[in-house]
Amino acid sequence: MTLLELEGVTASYGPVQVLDGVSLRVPDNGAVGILGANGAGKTTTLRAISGTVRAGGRIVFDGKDIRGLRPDRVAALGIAHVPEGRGTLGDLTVRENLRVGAYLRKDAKGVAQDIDYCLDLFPNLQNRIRSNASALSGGEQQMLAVARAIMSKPRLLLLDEASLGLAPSTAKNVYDAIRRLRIESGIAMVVVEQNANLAFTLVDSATVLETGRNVLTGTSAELRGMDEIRRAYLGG
Ligand SMILES: Nc1ncnc2c1ncn2[C@@H]1O[C@H](COP(=O)(O)OP(=O)(O)OP(=O)(O)O)[C@@H](O)[C@H]1O
Repeated sequence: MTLLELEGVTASYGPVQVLDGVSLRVPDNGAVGILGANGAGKTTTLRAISGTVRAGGRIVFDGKDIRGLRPDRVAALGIAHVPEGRGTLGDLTVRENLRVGAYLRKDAKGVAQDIDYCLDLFPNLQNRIRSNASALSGGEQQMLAVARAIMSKPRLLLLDEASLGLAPSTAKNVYDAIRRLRIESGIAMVVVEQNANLAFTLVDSATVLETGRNVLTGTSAELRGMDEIRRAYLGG
C-alpha cells in the first residue's frame, strides 16, 4: 500500500519556481531518499509535504489529499518533519523537548514509555536529560530533534540532512539509531541527505532531483550501481 504520493508537485519562493513537477511514492513502512545537488529542491519538497511551503500538484497521504493543509493539521495526521538545522527548543531541557513533541497526545503512559524508548535509542540523551537543548553538542541536538519527532508517534518521518555538520562517527551513530527505529517501529521515512553513502544504509529506493525535477528514480541497489550516481554522490 502507498502511504504518501506526490505527483507533479510545484512550489515557488516569490517569483522563483523551485519545484517543477516532483513525483515521489512512499510505501507503508518504506523509506525513500531524495538526493541532489545544493539548491535542487530537496528541502522544499519536504516543506511541500509538511505544509510549510505552498505547493501545487497532488500530495496524497493515507488516501487523503493534504496539499494546502496547515502544518499543524499535517502534523496531526501523523507526519513529523525534522528540519535541517534541527529546530530543538534551546531554552527547554531534553525531557521538556521530548514532552513538547508529544503535545497532541493524551496517553500519558504511552508518552512515558516512548520517552524511555527514545532514551534507549539515543543513550547520549539519557545522560543529558536535564540539560538545556542549547547546551548539547551538534550530534546530541540532532538526536533530540529525531527523538522529539518520534514522540508525536508519526506514521511518516521527514528527515532533512540529519548528518549535516556532524563528525562521520556521530553521523553513523545517528543513522544506526534511525535504522533501528525503522525496523522496530515501521515508521515510513522520506530522507533528504547529501551523504548518499549514509542515505543508502537506510532507504530502499531514492530519487535524484535536479532543478526541481526528478531525473532518476530507482531502488538503492540500482542507483548504487550507476556510474553517474557513484561519481556525483558516492565519491567514486
Ligand atoms: N525561504 C526561501 N526563500 C527564497 N528562496 C529559497 C528559500 N529557500 C530555498 N530557496 C531557494 O530555493 C532553491 C531550492 O532550495 P532547497 O533548499 O529546496 O534546495 P536543496 O536541494 O534542499 O538544497 P540544499 O542542500 O542547499 O538545502 C534554492 O535555489 C534556494 O536558494
